[in-house]
Amino acid sequence: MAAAVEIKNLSIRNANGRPLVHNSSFSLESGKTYCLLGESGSGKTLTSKAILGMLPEGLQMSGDIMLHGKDLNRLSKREWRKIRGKQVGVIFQHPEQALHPSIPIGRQLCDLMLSHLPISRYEAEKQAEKMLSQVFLKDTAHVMKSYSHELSGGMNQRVMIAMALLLRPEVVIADEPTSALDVTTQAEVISLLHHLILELNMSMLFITHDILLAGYLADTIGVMRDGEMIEQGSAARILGQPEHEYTRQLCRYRSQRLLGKGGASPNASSSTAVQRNEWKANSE
Ligand SMILES: Nc1ncnc2c1ncn2[C@@H]1O[C@H](COP(=O)(O)OP(=O)(O)OP(=O)(O)O)[C@@H](O)[C@H]1O
Repeated sequence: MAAAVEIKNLSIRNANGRPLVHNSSFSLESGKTYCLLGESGSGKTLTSKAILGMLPEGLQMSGDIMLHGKDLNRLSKREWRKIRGKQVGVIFQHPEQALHPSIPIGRQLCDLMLSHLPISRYEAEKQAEKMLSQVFLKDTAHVMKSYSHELSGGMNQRVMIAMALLLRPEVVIADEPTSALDVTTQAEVISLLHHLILELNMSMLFITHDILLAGYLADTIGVMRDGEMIEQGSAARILGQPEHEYTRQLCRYRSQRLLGKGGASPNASSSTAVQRNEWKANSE
């Protein structure tokens, strides 16, 4: 069976020809989670934007991007719009990247459904509200009528997850979706996302600078640095037998955090609550 997403020799250059992502190849297998792990500026977001057909103007891309064996390189803008939302759901870091500030949440969810599915607005409203309850939002009727700025950070992140999963896409791309949240809310949202992805049997590309999050979520981890994929493999292998010195450094940091010794992160992050959950899971 073809991989959910397959990237072959992806390179992205800026207008001066400087490589921002260099010859990166990886596969996201169906029903699995692949974490792209790397420090700021390593090329993770550009990689995800390339997969979504949303690279900023002025950047040059080469290589192949396949979605279930379909070559995405040759798609028109119109074809891309059909794929985003329906086949690939996206969860961004900040609500303002996905949610319109002056349209109520319920209408945004309904409009997304109506632009892809032949259903009535009444049916779309019912399904949207059901999805909001699936992400454990309380008082869904109230959330449907609310604007994004009236909700907390954690609630907005749940709404974005609802929006990304609404059309049951085969693939979800989540780019640092919780790094703007406090650690407790982060743990709740990550565990919700993990649970839904498994329950709905989706494939997820999760982008993070946080090795604790990658260890918690990933089946496979790809480590990026300065635009290069320096190492990739099963999460167990990467975390247990890292080959590259940079990955070893990240793993030492992870061990210190799991043992509660703190220590400076090579790429500064503090997922204490998620780490506590992971530790709990490991010790059960
Ligand atoms: N539109 C652009 N034009 C030129 N260079 C860019 C553009 N967007 C990103 N870059 C550069 O490409 C490199 C990779 O950026 P990218 O956003 O993919 O990194 P990242 O790993 O996602 O980091 P972060 O976690 O900080 O977002 C960086 O050096 C960045 O400055």
